[in-house]
Amino acid sequence: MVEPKQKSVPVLPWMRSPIDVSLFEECPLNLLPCLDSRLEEALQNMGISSLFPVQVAVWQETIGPGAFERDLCINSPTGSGKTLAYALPIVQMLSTRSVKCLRALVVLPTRDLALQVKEVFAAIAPAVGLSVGLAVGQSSIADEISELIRKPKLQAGISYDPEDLMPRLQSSVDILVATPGRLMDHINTTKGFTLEHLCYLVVDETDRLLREAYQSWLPTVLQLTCSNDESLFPCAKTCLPYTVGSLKTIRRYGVERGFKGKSYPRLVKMVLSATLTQDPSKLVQLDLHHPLLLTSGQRRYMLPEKLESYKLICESKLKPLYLVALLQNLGREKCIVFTSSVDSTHRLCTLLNFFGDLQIKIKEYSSLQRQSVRSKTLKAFREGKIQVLVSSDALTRGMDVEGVRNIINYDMPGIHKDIHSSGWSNCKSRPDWAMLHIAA
Ligand SMILES: Nc1ncnc2c1ncn2[C@@H]1O[C@H](COP(=O)(O)OP(=O)(O)OP(=O)(O)O)[C@@H](O)[C@H]1O
Repeated sequence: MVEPKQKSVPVLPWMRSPIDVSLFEECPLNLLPCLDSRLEEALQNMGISSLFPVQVAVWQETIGPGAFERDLCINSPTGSGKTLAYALPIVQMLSTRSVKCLRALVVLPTRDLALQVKEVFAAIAPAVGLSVGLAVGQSSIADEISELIRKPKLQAGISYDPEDLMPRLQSSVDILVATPGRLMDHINTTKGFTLEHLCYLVVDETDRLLREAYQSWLPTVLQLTCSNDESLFPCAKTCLPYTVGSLKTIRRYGVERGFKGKSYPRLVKMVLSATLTQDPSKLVQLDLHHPLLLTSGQRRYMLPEKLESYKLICESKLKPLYLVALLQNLGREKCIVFTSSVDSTHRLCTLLNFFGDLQIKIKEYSSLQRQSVRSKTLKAFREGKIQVLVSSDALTRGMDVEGVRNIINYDMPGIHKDIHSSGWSNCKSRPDWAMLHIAA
């Protein structure tokens, strides 16, 4: 007799009693407590009339009675609406700010995901007078700096000491969406760029960001934001070189263990993933404050209901031919072919394009291409002018492309949970679709 498989119990106690997001229901915007009417209108303009369950659950823990008291770990399937789940409460909280400073930082592992998230913020933040910036290396660093930092207006005829001007440089944005590399460039070299006033840190696609060090961006950000209360942290001043005039940001207060009931200012963190790690050694890096886990049901991996999954086993030398035959069969249905690397992407796409009989437009989507080329390809794919996109799963994981009908894993992702998330995310808006693994 086969023993029933034991359910693994998370090592971390706070992970053992999560909030089950699947118990929440969609909530129409007009019934959402405390929602700013300007944001309600902006959401309606986006075609959104109600919030998804994960968004309602996060709203409850942030704007609702939870009041951002705990750091949130949100483990919810791809396509469940995690972006708006954090964007909306942050924008609502910042809507009452009086001075423009960088208050919220969202970090994502790739430029394309960052662009996608920035679009969501950009659709709601201006409605309450907030500005959103992007630091991803899409444009030159000089252009990016001019977007992010505002120089003081100087009066003609007065000679200024450059040292005096430094503290007067100000952030042009309230919210910044960044990739780790460019974020580190700004931290290390951009004059006037400061995290001193940061109140909210969002780590999206957490697993991936924790898996790779990305120039130690996380310890750097945590160190720079550890506190600005000198009485509790005399060392903080050395970490925080710039101030905006006499403006001092007091972060949300929380009572931390070991502080004998004394409250101390802290940075609010929200970390998100479709496949959140349970590994304590990874999670400890985030330095979470009384974390609260919000998760969708008991299962870590959720498959869309109408997914059909197939496996095609063939000799490795025949893999390209099987793929060609398959694409021919799929006709003009939108399809993404995942490979394991940029080299493999390029080789495969070049090869497929030799098959002129296919009569379908096939393009590569690779990190070796310029962002402008990638954006053009993605636009054409979204519009249906390209039917097949060949890409490494690392690049497209989490991207939202409507109308994709088929996912082909030409190379299997190295980490098995990526098999789920890479494909799922691109088909999330499809009611029925198929995934095929070609294995040699
Ligand atoms: N409340 C809503 N009503 C209607 N559509 C929504 C709502 N929230 C999000 N969406 C749409 O659902 C899709 C998925 O949202 P989103 O990309 O935020 O999911 P996600 O959980 O972040 O996925 P991933 O893990 O891939 O990043 C997007 O096209 C988004 O515009």
